[in-house]
Amino acid sequence: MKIAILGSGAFGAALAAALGREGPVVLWGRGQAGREIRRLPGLVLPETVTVTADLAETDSADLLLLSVPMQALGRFVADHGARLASRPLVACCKGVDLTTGLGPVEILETLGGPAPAVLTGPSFAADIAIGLPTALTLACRDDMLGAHLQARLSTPVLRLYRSTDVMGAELGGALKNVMAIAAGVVIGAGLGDSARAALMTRGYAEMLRFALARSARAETLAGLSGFGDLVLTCTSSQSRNFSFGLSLGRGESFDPATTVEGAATARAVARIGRTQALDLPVSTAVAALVDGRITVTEAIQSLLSRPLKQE
Ligand SMILES: NC(=O)C1=CN([C@@H]2O[C@H](COP(=O)(O)OP(=O)(O)OC[C@H]3O[C@@H](n4cnc5c(N)ncnc54)[C@H](OP(=O)(O)O)[C@@H]3O)[C@@H](O)[C@H]2O)C=CC1
Ligand SMILES: O=C(CO)COP(=O)(O)O
Repeated sequence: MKIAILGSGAFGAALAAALGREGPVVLWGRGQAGREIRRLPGLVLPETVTVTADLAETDSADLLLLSVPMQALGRFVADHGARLASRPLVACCKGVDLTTGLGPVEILETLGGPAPAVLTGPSFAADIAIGLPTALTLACRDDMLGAHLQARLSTPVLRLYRSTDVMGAELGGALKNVMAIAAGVVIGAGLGDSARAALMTRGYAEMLRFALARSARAETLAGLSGFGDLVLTCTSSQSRNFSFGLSLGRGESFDPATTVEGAATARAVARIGRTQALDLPVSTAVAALVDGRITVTEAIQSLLSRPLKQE
């Protein structure tokens, strides 16, 4: 039985490399020509990985991993839902859909098939691709299916921890990208490591506030998909979200073709925060900054001038 991965960007290809070391995998990408992975140059995929631009070649798989960017997932599911619906689906994207305010699992749930799962947590594609040890969260509301997926997708170096808290796992991965942009701005603007630690800590409090308002569990946010990924993404220049923030903070341009999930997610989260009267100062500042409504100086000022409060 085969696994198919839909989306041959950096993460989809890295997962294909990792899972392909254990068995057959089909990697589908739109416009994918040959075995060269444009978003992960130099990656040599195992021979067990079939690379294709023909979605029909994924029909023989009994498990589908969706690794297209978050803002493309809704359209992708609308276009190809009939082909996907009957098989277990694992979302491998991080974010909140700007149009609907939904997370990846809620979008996949509209297909009405087996309970969809989300695979998320601290993991750079480049690390997974070369087989470095990585630990991730696999969250599925159906724990029996979750246990099956956990066993199926774990490898000797890819350790999956299981959860039924889909909302918590999704939101940890979505919100940490917003905080990573903010952390990048802090460093890019020369505010220093102490300010970044403060931003990460208060950013985590904001992640928790938002997630608890959506019935997530606090311990999920404290795990790999929340705290773990926040630490990774806010402290490494390998992160695209952090690098984007760094450019904003330095007043430099950034390649618009780069996937920066935190930008749209900040907008979506800030909008939800407004309608639900949630206090989300960092997400609101990041949303305003990426929209060009405020400057870096104004964003920093908006956070530093807030009333003093209890921790
Ligand atoms: N890279 C990483 O280290 C990690 C990424 N993730 C998550 O994985 C998800 C995918 O990111 P990643 O692989 O890094 O992104 P990349 O930018 O590397 O690749 C995105 C891929 O998606 C394709 N794509 C874009 N829009 C569509 C569409 N409408 N239909 C089909 N394919 C589409 C792109 O094709 P094209 O090139 O033609 O535009 C490209 O192949 C994100 O949510 C990200 O947060 C999670 C963990 C780690
Ligand atoms: O999600 C990631 C690491 O866990 C990848 O982060 P970036 O999308 O910021 O590169």
